[in-house]
Amino acid sequence: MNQLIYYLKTELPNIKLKKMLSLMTKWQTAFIFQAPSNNTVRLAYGAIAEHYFAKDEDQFNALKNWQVLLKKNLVNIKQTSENRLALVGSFAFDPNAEKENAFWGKLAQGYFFLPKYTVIKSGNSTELITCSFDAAALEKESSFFAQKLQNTPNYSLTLAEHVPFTKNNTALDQWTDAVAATTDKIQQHQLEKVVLARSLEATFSDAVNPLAVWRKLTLTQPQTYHILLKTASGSFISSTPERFAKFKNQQIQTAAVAGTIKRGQTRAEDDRLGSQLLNDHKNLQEQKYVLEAIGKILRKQGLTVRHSKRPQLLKNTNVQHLYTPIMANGNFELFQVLRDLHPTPALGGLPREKALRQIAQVEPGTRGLFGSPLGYFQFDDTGELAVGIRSALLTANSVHLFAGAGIVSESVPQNEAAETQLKFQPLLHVLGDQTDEHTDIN
Ligand SMILES: C=C(O[C@@H]1C=C(C(=O)O)C=C[C@H]1O)C(=O)O
Repeated sequence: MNQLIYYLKTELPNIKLKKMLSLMTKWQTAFIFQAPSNNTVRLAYGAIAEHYFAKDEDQFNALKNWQVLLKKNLVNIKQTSENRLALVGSFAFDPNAEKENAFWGKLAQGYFFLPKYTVIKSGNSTELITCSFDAAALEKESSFFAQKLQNTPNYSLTLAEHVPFTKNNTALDQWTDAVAATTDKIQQHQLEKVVLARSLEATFSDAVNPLAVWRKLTLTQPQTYHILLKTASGSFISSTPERFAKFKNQQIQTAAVAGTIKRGQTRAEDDRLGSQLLNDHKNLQEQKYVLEAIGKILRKQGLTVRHSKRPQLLKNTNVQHLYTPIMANGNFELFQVLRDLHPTPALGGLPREKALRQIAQVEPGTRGLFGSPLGYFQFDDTGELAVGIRSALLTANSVHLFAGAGIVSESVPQNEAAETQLKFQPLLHVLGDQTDEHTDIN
C-alpha cells in the first residue's frame, strides 16, 4: 500500500463512555484498550488499513515493516504537536502452530489495523484522531463522527440475551492426563516448566454482545486490563492482569506474573492465602523461572534491568498472583526485544523451544490469540501490550474461553485443573454462569 493517509487530531467535549460503546456496536472492526487503574480508554472504530499475519511469518518483523511503510505515508494535516495515532491489534501465540481450530477464522494468525477513527478518553478530556485517504474530506469526516458520538444514546448493559447457556467441558480428563505426563517429563529433567492451557466452549441461545461483555468486565474486574479486538470473524476479549511490555524511548516496563492462589472469603483468610503464596516453594519456583528468563533476555539486548528481589502479590477478583514489576533502560530495537520476550515462561515454558513442542503435542488445537501480546503501537514509538490471558473468542452464539497454568515438578494435576477453573470465573460470571464450580486450590 503506497497511498498517502492524512490524519487530523481534534479535541472533543466531554462525552460519556457509554455513548462511545453504543456507537461501536455499528462497527464490524473495532478495538478498546484500558490499562489497570488507569482512567484512559483508547477506542478505535473501523480499519483504514489492516494486516493479517501470514502463517509462519515473522510477525514482529512484519509489523515493524508495515509500521515503517505506513509512517512514510502518514500526513498530519494540522501539524499539531503531540498525537497518539497507533496501530492496534494482536499477535498470535504461535504462528507456526500446525494444529488448527476453525473457530479462530481469519484471526488465527493475529491481526493489526490502523483505525479510521481513534478516540482517547482521559478523565474529562477526549481526543479524536481521524484518518482519511482524502485530505479534502478529512475535516468533514471528523466533525461528522464527533456529532454521531454526541448524539448516540447511552449504551444499555443488558445481558439477558446471554442466558441460558450450555458448557462443553468434556476435555478435562484429557487435560489432567496431559498435565500428569508433562509433570513426569519435568521430574525426569527433560523440561523445567511448561504452561498448559485448556479451553471451554459456552453456547448461547442468542448472539453474545462483545461490548456488553467488555463493559461488565470493567465493572467486575477493576484491577485488570480490559481489551477488546472486534472483527467480522469474531471478537477477542481479555481481562488480563499481565503486562507484556509498556515502552517508550530508552525504557521498557514488563512484569513477571506467575504463581497463583484463590482469594479468601474474608480479609483474614485472604491475607493468610496471600502469605501462603508468598512462601510456597512450588509457586516461587514458577515465578523465579519467569523473572530470570525475562531478565536474561533484556540484559542480552544490552538493557539495564531493575526489579525487587522478592515478588509481591497481585490481587484480582478471583485469584491472587506472585508478581514482580521489571524496569529496563537503555538503547534497544523494540521489535527485536518483543520477539525475544514472546512467549515468556509465564505462557510458554523452559527451555522455550522444548516447552513449545510439548504444548503443541499435548494441547488439542491452536491457541490462536490466547496468551499473545495485544495492544497498541503509537507512531511516536511508544505503546503498550498486555498478555492475552483471562480471555475468550466470541463468535455469534458461541464463546471459547481459555485458561492455562504453569506446570513444574511439584504440580498436582487436579490442583492445576482447579486453577484453570478459577481463571475461567471472571468471564463465566460476566456471561451469566451461576453454577458454583469446585475451585479449591492450595
Ligand atoms: C496462563 C495463564 O496465566 C499465567 C499462569 C499463571 C500461573 O501458572 O500461576 C499465572 C499468571 C499467568 O502468567 C492464564 O491465566 O490462562
